[in-house]
Amino acid sequence: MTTSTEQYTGADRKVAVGADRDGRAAGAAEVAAFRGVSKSFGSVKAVSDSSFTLHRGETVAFLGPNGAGKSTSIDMLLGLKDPSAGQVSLFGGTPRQAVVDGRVGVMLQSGGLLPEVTVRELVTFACKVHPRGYDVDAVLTTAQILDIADRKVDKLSGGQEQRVRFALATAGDSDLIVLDEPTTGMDVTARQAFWSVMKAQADAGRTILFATHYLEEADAIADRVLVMHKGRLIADGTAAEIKARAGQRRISFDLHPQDGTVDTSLLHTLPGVTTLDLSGHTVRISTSDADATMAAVYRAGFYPRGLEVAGVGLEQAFITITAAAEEN
Ligand SMILES: Nc1ncnc2c1ncn2[C@@H]1O[C@H](COP(=O)(O)OP(=O)(O)OP(=O)(O)O)[C@@H](O)[C@H]1O
Repeated sequence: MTTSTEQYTGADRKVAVGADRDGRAAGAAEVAAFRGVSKSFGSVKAVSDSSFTLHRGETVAFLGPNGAGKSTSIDMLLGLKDPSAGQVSLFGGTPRQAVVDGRVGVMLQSGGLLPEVTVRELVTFACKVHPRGYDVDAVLTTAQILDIADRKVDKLSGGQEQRVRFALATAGDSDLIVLDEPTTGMDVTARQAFWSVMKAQADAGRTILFATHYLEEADAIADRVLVMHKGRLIADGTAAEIKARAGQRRISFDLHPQDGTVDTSLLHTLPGVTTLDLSGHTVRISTSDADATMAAVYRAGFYPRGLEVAGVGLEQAFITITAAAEEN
């Protein structure tokens, strides 16, 4: 069996990017706002002129390739870093004030947990310092770490550490929960439990912002998706809108035995194609123009069987719009 996967970067993609969706949840209270925010580290522009608003009750996914500026944006949202230009506000005031007031629950990607203390001691501390802290056992139970409550936090596995961070983020009644790659290292069961708790938090009116590289999570969970690329916000919309915006279709078919006489390298010259995968007799294509691609398939002398044409997933849309941003 031969398998080949290729990325095409043809210039024929039509991707609308850069739409700002401020005001999407008309009437919903504003929770957070970035207004023309930039952040530089020396010559590195980590975030460039970023503007967006988060509203009460929204679950928003922050996507972008490595180094896109997601963590830097989150740090500014939390008042951990000051913008080089522009304004960040949380609940109409400064991020630091919102954090002090216990309005923000945070789960960051990095940062060691205090060593030499037990899980219970750490979570107890978080519940006590939160102005509206929850009952410790309830927090431990929800985060599914009651059974490891007496363990030292520096003796935990990566997935267990993530659950402890999750407990710290949900130790009190916060209005905004910010999660930086929250499910990294979690197994499938922990991940499902995590998102069901988050869904309950969202249903209770909390706003959730999470950065992730798991596009299927963003697709399944987020009401809205923000895509960053090289410091710029290049797309803002529902997962369905972003998929549609990428203008991509997925085509799959099997090559008929009689196609064995046809040079399969012709598949690589089809118009509109952005990715192509040939596994055995099965061809899978992403294309910006399904009609033109299929017309060319027939013209090239193939006899496709079991033809299926469908919209692309968020992952392919993400690849398309970030590749288009790269070209621009
Ligand atoms: N303290 C810093 N000093 C210098 N450069 C920095 C600093 N923090 C971030 N950067 C740079 O800013 C850019 C954005 O980084 P950031 O961590 O925000 O990206 P990210 O989207 O969160 O990436 P990842 O998905 O890899 O976590 C990168 O080029 C990074 O190297």
